[in-house]
Amino acid sequence: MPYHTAHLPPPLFVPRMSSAIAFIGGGNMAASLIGGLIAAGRPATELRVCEIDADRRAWLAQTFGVDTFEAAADAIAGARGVVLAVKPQQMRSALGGLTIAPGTIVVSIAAGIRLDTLQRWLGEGLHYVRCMPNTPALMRSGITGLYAAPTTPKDARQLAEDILGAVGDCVWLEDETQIDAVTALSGSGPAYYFLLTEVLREAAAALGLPADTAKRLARQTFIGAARMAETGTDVALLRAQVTSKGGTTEAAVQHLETAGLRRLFAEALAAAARRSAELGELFARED
Ligand SMILES: NC(=O)C1=CN([C@@H]2O[C@H](COP(=O)(O)OP(=O)(O)OC[C@H]3O[C@@H](n4cnc5c(N)ncnc54)[C@H](OP(=O)(O)O)[C@@H]3O)[C@@H](O)[C@H]2O)C=CC1
Ligand SMILES: O=C(O)[C@@H]1CCC=N1
Repeated sequence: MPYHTAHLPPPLFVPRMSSAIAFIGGGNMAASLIGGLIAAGRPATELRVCEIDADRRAWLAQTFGVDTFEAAADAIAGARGVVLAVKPQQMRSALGGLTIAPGTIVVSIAAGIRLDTLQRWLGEGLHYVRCMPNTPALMRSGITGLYAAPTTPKDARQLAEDILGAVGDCVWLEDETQIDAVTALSGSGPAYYFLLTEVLREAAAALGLPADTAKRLARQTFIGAARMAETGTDVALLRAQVTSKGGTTEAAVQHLETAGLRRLFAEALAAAARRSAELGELFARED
């Protein structure tokens, strides 16, 4: 023992805190997160997945080299973080009878399940973070709204941000109810974009373009426009740059404005946000 430490008692054995992250549910969103975490440098040996479907378990193990489990209790044993990634309607049964060790960080990506409901199902003594990612997470181009109660420790917030940040941007919310609006905008948003692409290609085919040509033009137009928006230039300015006075774009945009496009989207987002809140109420009433 070196002279200057000889007078100190032998160091206490402090078990190294596990850095394992367990996923409950190994579907599309979980696979995006696992892929992102591994690409960000997290060893696959630190990731485990509980997945009900045997074929899917085999695919996850083969694709990512992660350990997979049929029983949630086996997947979460000793894990520092548990990511809840089953469908909201599957959550209650996926968590049924599960005991998660106190101090574990629970990151839920489920739509519509409130933190008070999770706490009622899983108990106190855990650190909860509720997140709403989106499917572009698969391309590491996602964006996630996150919420945690003010008392949630910094390391719990950090772990949630490490997990969701591996697949895109993160935005912290001040109030849990804001998750409903985030779900309506960015959670469901990719579907609006895909729908618009479908609508445009159908409209162009009706104007006489061959279906394949219309498909290609519609898809690439949105990809190119998204790349322009990615520069940070305000989309209203980008739109103005396409819109020549007395030209074709103006004719189309004026029609959309008069026909109530803005109202339609306001109503659509309100419907999605309302559904998110309704799900929250429904699950809050489940035993
Ligand atoms: N898809 C989206 O756009 C977004 C989804 N979310 C949220 O992410 C969560 C996951 O969604 P997503 O990945 O699309 O769903 P998936 O259906 O792709 O993934 C869920 C997986 O969990 C499996 N599973 C079901 N029950 C259990 C169980 N008891 N134990 C272990 N595994 C189980 C499912 O198997 P099986 O298929 O056999 O049931 C499935 O493989 C949802 O809560 C959703 O609200 C959040 C943001 C965006
Ligand atoms: O449609 C849903 O309920 C989920 C949540 C956001 C995107 N998909």
